[in-house]
Amino acid sequence: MRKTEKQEDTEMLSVEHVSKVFELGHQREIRAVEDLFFNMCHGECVMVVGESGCGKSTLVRMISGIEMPTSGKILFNGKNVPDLRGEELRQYRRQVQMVFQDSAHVISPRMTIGEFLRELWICFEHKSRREADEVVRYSIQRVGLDQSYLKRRPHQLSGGELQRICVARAIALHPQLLICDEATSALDVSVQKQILDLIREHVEESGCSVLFICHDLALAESFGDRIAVMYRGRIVEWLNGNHLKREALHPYTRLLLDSVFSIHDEPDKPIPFLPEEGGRSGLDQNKNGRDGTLESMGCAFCARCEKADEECRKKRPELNMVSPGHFVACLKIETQR
Ligand SMILES: Nc1ncnc2c1ncn2[C@@H]1O[C@H](COP(=O)(O)OP(=O)(O)OP(=O)(O)O)[C@@H](O)[C@H]1O
Repeated sequence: MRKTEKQEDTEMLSVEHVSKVFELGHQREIRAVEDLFFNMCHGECVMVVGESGCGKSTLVRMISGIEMPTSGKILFNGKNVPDLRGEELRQYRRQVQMVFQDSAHVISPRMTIGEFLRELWICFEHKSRREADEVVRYSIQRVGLDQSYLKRRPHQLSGGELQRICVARAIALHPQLLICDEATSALDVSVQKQILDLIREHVEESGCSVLFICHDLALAESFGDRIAVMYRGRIVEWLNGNHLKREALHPYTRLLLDSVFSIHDEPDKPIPFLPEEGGRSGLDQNKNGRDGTLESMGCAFCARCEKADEECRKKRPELNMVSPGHFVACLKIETQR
């Protein structure tokens, strides 16, 4: 998705020094997100990729206000999200909508689809039931389903149809930011395309921004204006949308790309070796056993990296610019510091 020329590069979201630590009890903790920086402009589509457990969902749950950061700021149009209260918080919830992977769990099994969609209008727009029903009829038509679906309950719909309903609800109030947390991962490719087309169509009409989490690198490359690659709670590389395969430099991004199977691959194509670290990707740490500062931990990827040396084990790399729009956190890559 590419921004239209009309859309200016004004910053909408800025995540600054954000960390999230989950206390597990018995003095154990997980640092799901670590001193992370992230930004998005109005009308932009940003894709976040990275292996399971690297903190993608935690990041978007903090952005949407579901989870509070342990430290740092999340600024949406200049206001810190964790500080929002009352009407400002209500407006924020309206402006930032989410679509999750598992829509079956989002809709109460007792509700009809009509009730699920209507609730939004009554809650945010104070519409009467009759007025709400009118807009709901439009919403469902917009995502290509007929009126008969409004009387059904969630178990009477397929996964793809349910996901259309969730998209219909998420875009109904024209949010400024639509967050999709693996919204298409559980769907077969044809339904996946329908949902992506729906989102794309809405973005083109409304100019809303999209923050999309996925594991699919080809999707990230084709759909995003920018791509953030996350590893162990941090962003290790930022790239412009269609430059992923061609220009990725971080050893972790390259490893991810090499791990992708293609239909053209030989059946006995070797899978790149991904040596594991201790604990949950090394993030599950014992408070007493941890050896102090972040700097002393060095690069988070060094235990799995072929290029790592003593410097990598000692010094944590910051994101530095390689070329306009391309930033890498790796000490072994020459950047414009
Ligand atoms: N509420 C919680 N309490 C304790 N630990 C949590 C909580 N939420 C997430 N975590 C842990 O934080 C880490 C990051 O989880 P997160 O769901 O953000 O990863 P992810 O990158 O979205 O993974 P996936 O792609 O598999 O969804 C994981 O180790 C997870 O177990």
